[in-house]
Amino acid sequence: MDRNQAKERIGELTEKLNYYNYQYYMNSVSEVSDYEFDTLLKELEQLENQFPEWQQDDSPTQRVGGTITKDFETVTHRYPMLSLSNSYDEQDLLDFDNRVRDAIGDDFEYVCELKFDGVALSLTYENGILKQAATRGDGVQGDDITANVKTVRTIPLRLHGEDVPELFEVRGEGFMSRESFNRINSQIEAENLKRQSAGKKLQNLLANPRNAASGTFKMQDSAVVSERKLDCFVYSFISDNNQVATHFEALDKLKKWGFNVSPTFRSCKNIKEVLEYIHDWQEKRFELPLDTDGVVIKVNGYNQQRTLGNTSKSPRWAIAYKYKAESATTRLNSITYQVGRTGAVTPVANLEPVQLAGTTVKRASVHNANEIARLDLHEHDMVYVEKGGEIIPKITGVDASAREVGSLPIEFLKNCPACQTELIRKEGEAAYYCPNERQCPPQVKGKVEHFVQRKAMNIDSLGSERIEQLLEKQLIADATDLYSLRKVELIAKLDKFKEKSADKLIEGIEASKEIPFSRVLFAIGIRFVGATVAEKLAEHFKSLDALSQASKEELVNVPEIGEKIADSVKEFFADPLNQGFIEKLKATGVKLELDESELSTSAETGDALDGKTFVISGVFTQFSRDELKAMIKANGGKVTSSISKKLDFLVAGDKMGPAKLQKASDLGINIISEEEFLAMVQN
Ligand SMILES: NC(=O)c1ccc[n+]([C@@H]2O[C@H](COP(=O)([O-])OP(=O)(O)OC[C@H]3O[C@@H](n4cnc5c(N)ncnc54)[C@H](O)[C@@H]3O)[C@@H](O)[C@H]2O)c1
Ligand SMILES: [Zn+2]
Repeated sequence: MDRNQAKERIGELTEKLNYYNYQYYMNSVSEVSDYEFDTLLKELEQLENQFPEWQQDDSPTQRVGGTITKDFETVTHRYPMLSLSNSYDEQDLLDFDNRVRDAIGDDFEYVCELKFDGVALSLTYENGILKQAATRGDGVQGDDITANVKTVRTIPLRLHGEDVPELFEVRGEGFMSRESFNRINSQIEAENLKRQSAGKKLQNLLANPRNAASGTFKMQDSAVVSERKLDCFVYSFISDNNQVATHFEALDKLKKWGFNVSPTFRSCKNIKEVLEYIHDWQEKRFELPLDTDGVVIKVNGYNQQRTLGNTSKSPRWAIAYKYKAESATTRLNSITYQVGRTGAVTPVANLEPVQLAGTTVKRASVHNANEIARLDLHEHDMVYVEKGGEIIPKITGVDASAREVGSLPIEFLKNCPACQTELIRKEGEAAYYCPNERQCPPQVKGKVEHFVQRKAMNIDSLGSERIEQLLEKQLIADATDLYSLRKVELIAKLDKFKEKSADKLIEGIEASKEIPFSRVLFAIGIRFVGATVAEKLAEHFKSLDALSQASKEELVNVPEIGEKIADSVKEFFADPLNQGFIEKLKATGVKLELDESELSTSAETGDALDGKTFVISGVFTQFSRDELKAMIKANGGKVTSSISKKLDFLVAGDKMGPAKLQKASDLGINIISEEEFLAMVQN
């Protein structure tokens, strides 16, 4: 790799890893497996060693990955909370041992502990009483989550014993046991069954115990935290007085004072014994009630630890050995394709069932057509599946040597599996789409769901299941048909649909005729016309007829409306199928022009943001950036593009640049999510 390539790769890796860190620590979401994350980090580390001139200021190799949030009071740690250097390779442990030996000689011991997979907690005790509990945050500052931590039954609020120091800190791993995790998920599943039959929105299952623990510790409602029965293993003691000399002794004392210390630690005379410990726990760890992902190896003596010291990111007296995520080999039986509500087609691999990390795996994700090509997947290939951090398993490779003679490469579908229309690929996007928006069943259903949602026509008794039934039984072909539904027909044709539900539905549909034009326009579902853009368009053109006649020029002349939206609006009204839909819509009696009253009482205008300045960055789920900007202005706020001390709020979406984020957090600017922003303008 030459210098230029290195520069580019370093930039790319830095950005990517900072983004994964943000998702992991801020949102408790793993977008890649830990193994993948660690491999990328290692690659960056090596490149930075080779080309130190390209190392970036915000390099994830130089700092602890987490951040503080604005949801809690910020506390500054008395002693910084560091990360651990880690490795999946035993050779690195031997190298670590040599480095330690070079620095402090041969006269020392190690203590081995399991590496519990949860979140680091810092607990401060004063006069034997728990005073404060904080997250690691960025290592220097963390979130004060004392109220939530107090719900953990194994964390003592008051200590017992003779020799409890006046002031000290303990560190431990807050975690969710697999039992609690499974129990909560079963509850969600049961609740979802009920919701499904009531046609309500389903709740997501927890992804894995680690992310569930991390998310739960940062909840605002301690009562919910308490119900989730979190737990904690304590693994370190820090104090200014010198009454304890070794880590081993400290663990012993902590246990006596009433802390929950996992009995799995062991002192080891040398690195050989360390390796034995690692091998002993390789399989046995799955019998523990919580997830563990490796072993932490620490030099025992506190004086020796002090001599070895720390780097900016991690102590030199400890290292984590990580067990590699489990992988398995199995046969690919087939690829099936799913069509989403926007028409995007995603492939799913159906596998010969295989045991992986304690569960049976039958399906794996393959993202998109590029991924199929990259893996060079052939029919009936033997594939490697990996389940890192318990995310949906994915195919990481193919054993080409086991390929059957004559097996053909998998080719991505040419036609939509739902409606047979030829698929298209939009410029610059990896996904294939079915363009048959008005007739492709999953897309038709998606459009009805969009139409009835709260922000649109608010026909709230109509859930996903019910819509599917209405379509299946051919009671409706699109959203406009809702307005000619008849009660007798509903009761006769729908499963378990009683008089009361039918009344409620018809009432809801009737009531939607009073929904103002701007929301009807949003409900129609023109691409890029979100709620606020719809409002702008409604305000300007005042009726659907006028809007449908508007030229591109007239459209882009409306404040906040750009070319992309203008093109999309033009395209929509030019399509004969859409014209047919609009004709039917006109017959329903919904409002297709502005009421006088609507002009003055537009829902999202006001002075809630009076004089405040905002930067909008990243990708958002409910509104586009332009829509958010329009909302800010409509509520008396200002939008700027650069982050400075004068800024009041940064509204952070997905995929925003980590450098920007860091800068904002360094300047102490309020970083808020889309939801938090919406809450500000909707009150
Ligand atoms: N999948 C992702 O998207 C993603 C993103 C960011 C980080 N990560 C994972 O997180 C790791 C980085 O996290 P990190 O900085 O917290 O480092 P780390 O988790 O590898 O090591 C430090 C942490 O280990 C924990 N720990 C558990 N048992 C311990 C014990 N017995 N003694 C001491 N500490 C113990 C503590 O919480 C401590 O803060 C990465 O290596 C990666 O595996 C994953
Ligand atoms: Zn289709």
